[in-house]
Amino acid sequence: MATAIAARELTKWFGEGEARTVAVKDVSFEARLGEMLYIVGPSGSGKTTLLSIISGILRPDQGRVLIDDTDLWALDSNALAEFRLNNIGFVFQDYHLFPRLTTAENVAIPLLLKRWDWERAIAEAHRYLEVVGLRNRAELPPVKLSGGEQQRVAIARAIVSQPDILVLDEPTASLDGDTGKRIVTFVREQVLNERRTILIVTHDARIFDCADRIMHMEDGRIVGFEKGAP
Ligand SMILES: Nc1ncnc2c1ncn2[C@@H]1O[C@H](COP(=O)(O)OP(=O)(O)OP(=O)(O)O)[C@@H](O)[C@H]1O
Repeated sequence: MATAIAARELTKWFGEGEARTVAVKDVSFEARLGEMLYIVGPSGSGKTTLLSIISGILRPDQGRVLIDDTDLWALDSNALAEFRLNNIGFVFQDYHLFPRLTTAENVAIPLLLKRWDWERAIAEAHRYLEVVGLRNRAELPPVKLSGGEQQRVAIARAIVSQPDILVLDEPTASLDGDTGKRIVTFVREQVLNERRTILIVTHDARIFDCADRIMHMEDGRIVGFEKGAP
C-alpha cells in the first residue's frame, strides 16, 4: 500500500519554563492509502494534538508532515487553508454544526467555501445526505436530529468535497454503543476506499475491530502498533 501521510519527528509543546508540557515527542509514522488507522492511548497522551498537527490545524514546534508531495507546514497560511479545504475532512467530537443553518446548508459549507454557487452546493449536499441516510432531514436544523444523526451530518460535511484524508476525533464519544459502532462501520464500508486514508482518535474499544491498524500513544510518544481485525 502506498504511503498517504508521513509524520516525521513531530514535537509539540505548550507553555514555557516550569509550566511547559511536551504534548507530542518526536513522533514519526506513516499512514497508508486505503487504510483506517486508529490512534489510541490514555487521556493526555497527545492524540488530539497529533491529529491536529497532521490535519493542518496546529503547527508543530519541530518536524514535518508530508502528504503526497506536499510538506504541509512549509505552506503559507493561505496555501495551507486551501490545501485543507481540498484534501482533509475533519469530524470533531461534538460535531461543530451551525445551529441556525439547515442540515443541508451545514453539509454545503465546504463547497460554498470553494465558491460553488448556492443551488449546486445545496444539491450536492442533498446527495451526500442521501449517502449517510438522512435525505429526509435536509431541511431541519441540527437540534432536531439525534446525536447519531448529527454525527452523520458532520461526516457528510467532511466528505462532501471528497477529501483524500478524513480525520475523526472521538467519533463515538457522545453516542451510545450501538450507534457508535454503526457509524464507524458505515465509515469503513461506505467512506473508506483505496484513494482515502482515515485516521480516528478513540478510547472506544467496541470499535477497535473496524481498524486496519491501531497505533498506541503514551506520554506523547508512540509505544506500539497492533493489527486491527476489520
Ligand atoms: N492548548 C493547550 N494548552 C496547554 N496544554 C495543552 C493544550 N492542548 C493540550 N495540552 C496538553 O498536552 C497534553 C496532550 O493533550 P491531548 O489533548 O493531545 O491528549 P489526548 O491524548 O488527546 O487526551 P484526551 O484523550 O483526554 O483527549 C496534555 O498534557 C494536555 O494537557
